[in-house]
Amino acid sequence: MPSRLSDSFKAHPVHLHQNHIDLQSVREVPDSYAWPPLADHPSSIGDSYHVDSVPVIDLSDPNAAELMGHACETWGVFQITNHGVPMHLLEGVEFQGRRLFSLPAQQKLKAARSPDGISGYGVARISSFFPKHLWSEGFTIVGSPVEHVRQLWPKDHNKFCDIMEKYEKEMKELSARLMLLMLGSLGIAKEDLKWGAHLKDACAGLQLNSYPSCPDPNRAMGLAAHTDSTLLTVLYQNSTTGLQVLKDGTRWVTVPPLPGALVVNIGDLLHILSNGRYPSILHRAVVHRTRHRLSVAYLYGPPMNVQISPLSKLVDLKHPPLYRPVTWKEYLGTKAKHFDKALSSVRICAPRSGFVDMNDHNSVKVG
Ligand SMILES: O=C(O)CCC(=O)C(=O)O
Ligand SMILES: [Fe+2]
Repeated sequence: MPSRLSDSFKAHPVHLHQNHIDLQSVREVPDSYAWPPLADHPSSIGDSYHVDSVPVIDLSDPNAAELMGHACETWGVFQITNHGVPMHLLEGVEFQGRRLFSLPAQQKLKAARSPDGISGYGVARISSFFPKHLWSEGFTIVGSPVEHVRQLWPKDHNKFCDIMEKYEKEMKELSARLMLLMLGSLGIAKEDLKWGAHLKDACAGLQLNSYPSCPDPNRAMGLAAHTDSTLLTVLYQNSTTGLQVLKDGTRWVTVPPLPGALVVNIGDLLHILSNGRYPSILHRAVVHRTRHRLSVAYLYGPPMNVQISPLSKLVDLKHPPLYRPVTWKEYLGTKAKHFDKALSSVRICAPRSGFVDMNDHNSVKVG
């Protein structure tokens, strides 16, 4: 890799607080963690609310590519089944994640992410954009996690590292396969992409998220609303509800955990590549009163220095390029500075009249 993912974070250090309270043991939400009450929290809306739901696509279905194209255009997110990732591997990743987050706070802090680093334990980087703390903790893996994991389990870091390595390998293959299907549904072949031969050596990271149970879930926020800076993200969530996506810029829809399924969402870079056809979906994670939630996001992006711009096959007089070329490295820097304004800051063309820009989140209250 000519330039590494971690380099783009060195240039944008963030000084985050570490959770100064142990979220697992508090009985009341402290003021510094109290968000305005959430009207769209699953516990406030009940089951009858489900007017429409995130598509579920069986990857062994001969029409999978077509279904995926439709899901990408109308939702920007879908769940997949029959994806080929062994159930025991998903369970192993969940087990190791739980093992890590259930360590005492002082132990976890030994593996804390440094301000200019990307890997390690800590609160979500996006928390610096919000006035209130998030009800979550995370562990980021980019490259080998061994240095950080050794701090947690000096004599026993192999099991964790081996499972995560196997999982990343599976995710890389799956993501390349999903990219091909998604591009195929836009009429794009691998050869149309200058870096098409490198889909499998694209850059990526693994983000483990832990959301402790919360005494007042309507007033806490697990992970505030954001879009991912990726091409696509593949998310494993345990059996506790929490992930919500903003449908049509107007209402939060819960993505229900399905045993063995994985959630796939479009990130900002695939939105740019598709010249705005596939929306990068705004999503957030809410928390539960009695249950601990765990999720593992595989963040898949292109090789660091490849220029990402609207694909020429998707550009014509009627569809001018909406975005200027940008490398992932540069885009991560833009996101670190401008957060939810990052996509509009690389935009060169206003949306067509009558065209609802699902990625204009400026009018949406983020959080
Ligand atoms: O925990 C979840 O469901 C969402 C995680 C997420 O959005 C992320 O890690 O970027
Ligand atoms: Fe995300």
